[in-house]
Amino acid sequence: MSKYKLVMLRHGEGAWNIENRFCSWVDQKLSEDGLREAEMCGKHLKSLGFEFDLVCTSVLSRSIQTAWLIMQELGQEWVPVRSSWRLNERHYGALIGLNRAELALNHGEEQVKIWRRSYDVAPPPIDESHPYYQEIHTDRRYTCCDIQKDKLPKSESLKQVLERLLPYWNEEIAPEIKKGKRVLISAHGNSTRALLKHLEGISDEAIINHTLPTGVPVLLELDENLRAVKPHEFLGDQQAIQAAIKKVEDQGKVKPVDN
Ligand SMILES: O=C(OP(=O)(O)O)[C@H](O)COP(=O)(O)O
Repeated sequence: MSKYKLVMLRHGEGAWNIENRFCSWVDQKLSEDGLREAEMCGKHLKSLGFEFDLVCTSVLSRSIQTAWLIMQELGQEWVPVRSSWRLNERHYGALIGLNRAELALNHGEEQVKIWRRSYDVAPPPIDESHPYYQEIHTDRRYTCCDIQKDKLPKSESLKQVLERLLPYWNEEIAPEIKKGKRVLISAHGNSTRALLKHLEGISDEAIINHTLPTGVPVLLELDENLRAVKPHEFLGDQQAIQAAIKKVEDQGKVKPVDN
């Protein structure tokens, strides 16, 4: 029986979503469309009467900006916001900054799909010669984490994302939900996939077929043990949502040559 509702989402579109580059731990802001997506998301949640008591975000600006815009539209700016690196996007390692369509051309679409959507394959790790290594790994926000900076990931599979996310879910979010707090999680494509996998019991094989669009709220109904009682529901225009999912999936395909 459904006892609790949880709303999660992947932030609105960021600049590198448009350029089709792996953004991951690079701290890109929302694009103009991304700002609008977050506002629309807030308006939609308001029209459905949602109220929240706690907002959780990653430490990346695009997830925090999205949460603010939603809470502003809801008129609930006063609600506490907690941010943790454990909700960050998956660390895409050496692939960070690379264009997906170019990678598909060089390595094949199947390999790109495995890197993007498989459960236990991690991309090659980032090293100090990578153009975004310094920007990410010397950033002050990662000196305030609950693990030492040199223990932070240098690349992650979805499985590893779930392993670093679960302690935060179990210790910081789940107890609040069980106290009756209504929680909004503003996160990323792959950190949200990892949590959905856990809560819905999606198999290691089936998770490859789950992709999240930007700026669309995902509703989960949970039982007293915080297990999903039914599959998650995307809130909004279902046709538009399916088109947005296909657009994200197609980012990993070779771009047709313009004639
Ligand atoms: O930064 C990213 O995700 P985000 O836009 O959800 O933060 C990743 O680059 C998403 O890439 P993917 O859709 O190939 O997994």
